[in-house]
Amino acid sequence: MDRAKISAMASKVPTLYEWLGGAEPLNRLIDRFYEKVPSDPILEPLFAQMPKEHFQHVAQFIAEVLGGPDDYSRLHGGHAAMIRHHLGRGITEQQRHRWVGLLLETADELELPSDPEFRSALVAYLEWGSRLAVINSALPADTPVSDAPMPAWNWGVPGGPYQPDTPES
Ligand code: HEM
Repeated sequence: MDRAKISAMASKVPTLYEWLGGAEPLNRLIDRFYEKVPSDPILEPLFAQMPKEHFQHVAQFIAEVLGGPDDYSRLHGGHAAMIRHHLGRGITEQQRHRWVGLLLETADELELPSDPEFRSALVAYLEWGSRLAVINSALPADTPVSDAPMPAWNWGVPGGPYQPDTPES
C-alpha cells in the first residue's frame, strides 16, 4: 500500500459508534441496563410498562446519534418519535441522574472503552440527552412534536481518540 493511503487511513477519525465496537456491544449495554431496571427502586416505576422490543429501539437511537446506521430514523420515526415517548412521563431529576449513572456503571461492567476521550463524549451526550428527556417528560402527553434533526454527537474538543505520536519511518 502506498504511503499516502496509509497516512489517510491513519488520520481517519472513527465515529464514537465505531470506537465503542458497533452494534454488538451497544446492544449488550442497553440490554444489560434494562435487565437491571426492574430491581432499581428509583427507575422501576417508569419502565414497568415498557415492551421488551423498545430496548432495541433505544440502542438503535443511541447508535444513530453516535454515528452508526440510521435505523431509528428509517424504522421508528426519528427524533420526534423519541421525544413523543417521553411526553407526560414526569421524569424527576433523581430518576434522570440514576438513569445516567446506571448506564455508565453498566458500561464499566461490560468493559466498553474507558479512555477519557470516549467517556467524556459519552457522558456529555447522556447528560444532554437525559435533560431533554426530563424537559419533554414535563409536557402533556398530547403535546404536538415537530420534526427535528437527529443529534449527531462527536468527539468534542479532543477531536478523536488519543494517538501516541508515531515516528516517521
Ligand atoms: C440520552 C438520553 C435518552 C435517550 C437517547 C432515550 C431514548 C429513548 C427512546 C428512543 C425511547 C423510545 C423507544 C421506542 O422507540 O420504542 C425512549 C422511551 C422512554 N424513555 Fe428514554 N431516552 C433517554 C433518557 C431517558 C431518561 C433519563 C429516562 C428516565 C429516567 C427515560 C425514560 C423513558 C421512558 C419511561 C420511555 C418510555 C417507555 C415505555 O414505552 O413504556 N429516558 N427513550
